[in-house]
Amino acid sequence: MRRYMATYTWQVLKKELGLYQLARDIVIMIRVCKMFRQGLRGFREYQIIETAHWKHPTFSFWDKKRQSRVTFDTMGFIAEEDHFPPRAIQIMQKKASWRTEDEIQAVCNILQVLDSYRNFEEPLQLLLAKVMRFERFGRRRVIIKKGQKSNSFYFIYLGTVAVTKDDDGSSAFLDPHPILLHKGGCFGEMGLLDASVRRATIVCMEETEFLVVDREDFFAYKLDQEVQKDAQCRFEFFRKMDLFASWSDKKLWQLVAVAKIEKFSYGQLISKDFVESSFIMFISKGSCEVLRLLDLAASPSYHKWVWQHLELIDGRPLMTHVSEYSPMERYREFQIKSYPLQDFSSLKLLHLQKAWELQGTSFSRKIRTSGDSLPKMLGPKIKSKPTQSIKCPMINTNLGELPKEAVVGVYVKVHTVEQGEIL
Ligand SMILES: Nc1ncnc2c1ncn2[C@@H]1O[C@@H]2COP(=O)(O)O[C@H]2[C@H]1O
Repeated sequence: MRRYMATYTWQVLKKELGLYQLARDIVIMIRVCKMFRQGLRGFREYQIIETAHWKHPTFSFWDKKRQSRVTFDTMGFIAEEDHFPPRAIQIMQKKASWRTEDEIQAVCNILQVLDSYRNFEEPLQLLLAKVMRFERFGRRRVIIKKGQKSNSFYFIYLGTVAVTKDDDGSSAFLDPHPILLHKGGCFGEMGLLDASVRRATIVCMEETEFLVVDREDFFAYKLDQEVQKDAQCRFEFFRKMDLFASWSDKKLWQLVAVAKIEKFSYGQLISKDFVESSFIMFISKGSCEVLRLLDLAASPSYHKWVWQHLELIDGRPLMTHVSEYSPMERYREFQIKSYPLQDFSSLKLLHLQKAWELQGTSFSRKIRTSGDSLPKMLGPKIKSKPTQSIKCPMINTNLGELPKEAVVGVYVKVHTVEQGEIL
């Protein structure tokens, strides 16, 4: 049927309108098809994001007064936590030229949470909000395949992707420390910038949401110049470093291509364990501290200190006791410890006895502590004391038991890394 139509159309056109008209019609048809394709693109992605687990997105009931059925579609009002808001998805389904100024501004506001987006100047942010489209894909979905033609530039709104050197991204799931990009990151700009094929494969590590800028818009809105500016900054930063003084410009540009700028705010954790990290970090601005976690439970002197102080606790949690230790008491304690030859031990024993007599000390675990285990500073007069039972959750450590609350660690500042230094 289609073949017959085509032949018939061809004959009519040939007879009546001539070849010029035919060519014009074909061009118009191609343009219309392109418009439809673009219009449907957002719709196609919307199919992907429709979550299958909404069992009853609509419910309806019979309204007796009106004598009609009232239907309510919950989907219009549901906003899943952290996900790109449905209202913004609706805007992004529209063609760029159909988006109103208010809609573009609304999208721009929502996207302020993305570091890589916020880095751009405001006019550019608005242009991006005008042309971006939304996509959501599941775990293991390959977004960019190494060696393929570059068509789009991506911002990550939610989720995590991995950068791999293989074709299908499978190595990311085997590698204990894959290169990961998270919310706020962007990728895919390199291939667009120098019109090269993709340098790496990008695969979703979980359900991930993207905002995509296509090649035509990337150049139409001069996004390439912004990205180029960013790359130039990185190049100049590396060029100034002594470490790369002997590197050629060409080699340095290769480093620039794989380096990314990441912003961390004050107090934000950069990495839990740099020994395990597969990154090298260069501090381009600001400074950060390197901290070491000390496990106090592994320290014999801390053990001793805890058990000494535990004797004074009258049934209240350890921390309460410590915080209530008044300056006067601390001073008296200091006196006792500073003058071990003076006999202050009776004072301390008195205090201990009071504490034991209190009903609140209905401890369930029995510990035997002889006079020898008391602080040496209390002097030899303390021979023994009654058996105590301590009721609190205990944890076994290499040095013996400790109350759960007392098994703590402290962060000790080891080093401050300044601008231009390496982590
Ligand atoms: N080592 C890397 N770290 C972070 N991102 C990278 C790394 N290598 C490549 N990329 C990104 O992965 C993208 C793959 O496609 P492009 O080459 O277009 O652009 C690339 C960069 O945006």
